[in-house]
Amino acid sequence: MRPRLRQLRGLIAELSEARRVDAVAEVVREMMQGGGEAEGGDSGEGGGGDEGESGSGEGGGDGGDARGGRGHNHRRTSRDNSATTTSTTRTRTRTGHARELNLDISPHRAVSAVRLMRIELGGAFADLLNEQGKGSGDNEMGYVERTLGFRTRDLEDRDLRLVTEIVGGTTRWKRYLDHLILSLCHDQNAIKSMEPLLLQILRIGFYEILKLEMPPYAVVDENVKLAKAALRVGAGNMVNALLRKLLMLKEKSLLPEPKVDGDDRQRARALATIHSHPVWMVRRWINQLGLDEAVKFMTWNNTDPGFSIRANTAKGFTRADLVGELEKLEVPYELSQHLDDFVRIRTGMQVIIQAGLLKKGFCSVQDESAGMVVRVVDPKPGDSIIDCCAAPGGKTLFMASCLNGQGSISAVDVNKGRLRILKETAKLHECDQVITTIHADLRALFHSFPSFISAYFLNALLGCNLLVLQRADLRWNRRLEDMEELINLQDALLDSASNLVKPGGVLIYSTCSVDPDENEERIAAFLLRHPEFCVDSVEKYVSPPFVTEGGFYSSGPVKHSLDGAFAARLIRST
Ligand SMILES: C[S@@+](CC[C@H](N)C(=O)[O-])C[C@H]1O[C@@H](n2cnc3c(N)ncnc32)[C@H](O)[C@@H]1O
Repeated sequence: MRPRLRQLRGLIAELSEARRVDAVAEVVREMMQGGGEAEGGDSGEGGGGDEGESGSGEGGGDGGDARGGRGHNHRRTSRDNSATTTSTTRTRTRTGHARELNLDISPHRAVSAVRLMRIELGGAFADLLNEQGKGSGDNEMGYVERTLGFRTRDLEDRDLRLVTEIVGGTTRWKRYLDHLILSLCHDQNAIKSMEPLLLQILRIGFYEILKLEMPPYAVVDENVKLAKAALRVGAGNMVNALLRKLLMLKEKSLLPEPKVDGDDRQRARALATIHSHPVWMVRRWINQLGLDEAVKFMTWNNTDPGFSIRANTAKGFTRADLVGELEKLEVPYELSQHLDDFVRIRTGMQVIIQAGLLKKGFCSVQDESAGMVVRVVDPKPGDSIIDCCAAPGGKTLFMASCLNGQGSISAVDVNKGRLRILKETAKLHECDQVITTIHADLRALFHSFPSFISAYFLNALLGCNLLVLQRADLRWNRRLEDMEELINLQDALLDSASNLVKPGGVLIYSTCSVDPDENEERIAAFLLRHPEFCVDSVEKYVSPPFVTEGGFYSSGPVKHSLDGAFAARLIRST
């Protein structure tokens, strides 16, 4: 794999770790446009994506009505296409494969529908992040052609902004949108039996009308055209009928909103629909936080996330330098109130990416809540630190920058691919001289570390936390049962990390969660199992609003307008 593609992978992992799906999408696009060629050169896969896609094996038509089953196959037959597409031209790729260009269809809707299908049917991000990177060399318009049976004109920047907005928003609001679609269909099974592409087109139309307030009749026309071209006339008619009905109800303020009444379960169900979250999460949060706070959490989850950016002082690039660059690029920013090296931005991430600031390693996207956890670790020049679940290394790199070239960090992780990203990013950030990566399962780590270690840092986030849910697709991928498994794993990781700590050593346990089950309760259970450890209050390291009664660090969206995070300092006495 060439360095440029590796760099892009690193960026994707960094951004996705920062849980910003929109920025991930930007990097993905760049990867698909530029990086795809590098991938092809190395691996022998097709270069720009067109050739590689021709043998996908997907083909054939779909059912004759709007309920054609739930298969992956959405390509229209040529007979269907000729009935509905007027500006379709045929061109040939370098290898001679015919491709259809449909200029009638708005590119951002076609691309959004295909991305949504890939997210829903699995792996849209996973295949871009996996070790092999299979599929990441494909060109996005190739996916569109494979799925819809035609290409559209290429995306311009404005289209791309719309795609990120629509894909993120539609995914986030899925439960609410589906409730309205179902209500308007008057058929409880409508969504289950609807073909996936038709459902995505309806969700896009509903989202554009309800949340983006786009010109309504253009939304209707454009989505009808897409359904007709990508499916068939009947599907277009269905989109037309439902979107017009929605418009009429919206204009008369008669949208069928769920009523928040009845018993606890019914109220949780209604709130889960109104705020578009899984019911089990809503019930859990209402129990843990109370109704008002739970609603505030969900509201926050549904807002468009901003970004925190850390200037990489390891490369001699200070916050003043970062501010200078942002001013040149005309990206509005605020200085972080909590951390010296950080700034916050609401918009302009794309401009920053295009200017290459991330790719050159001058700065990285990192939430302030994660930065504060590093403050709790308090790394100083000369320290030796073991970072026990390190990859992809956001905190490792920040800790390394605090060491000023003196000291060491052993970065342990079980995931080889993520660890490789850490190593490459460390090089890019010019702090690799203090970082050693160790590929191992912490629970079976046989490695001899130097006799004096300053801190053992265990960042054991694996859980369902409120911040994670701001990334649009994740809330739908979590299950209650996962929580139980996670808690067992977190206990096992804590026990393993504690075995490495020598008397006088400090163990820092951190998560990106605000869930007491993952935080205070894990520490309480650990202290029962390990009376040789005691809590060292974090009050010396972070300001009072972030210090809990138990002496732990905790941040959260409602109280601090920051992502959820937790950290405990534990000192071993004997
Ligand atoms: C949330 S990530 C850590 C984020 C990281 N500290 C940062 O700031 O970028 C959790 C990491 O734990 C790693 N992990 C999970 N189980 C592990 C185990 N048994 N041993 C070592 N690493 C493990 C995962 O591979 C993952 O990279």
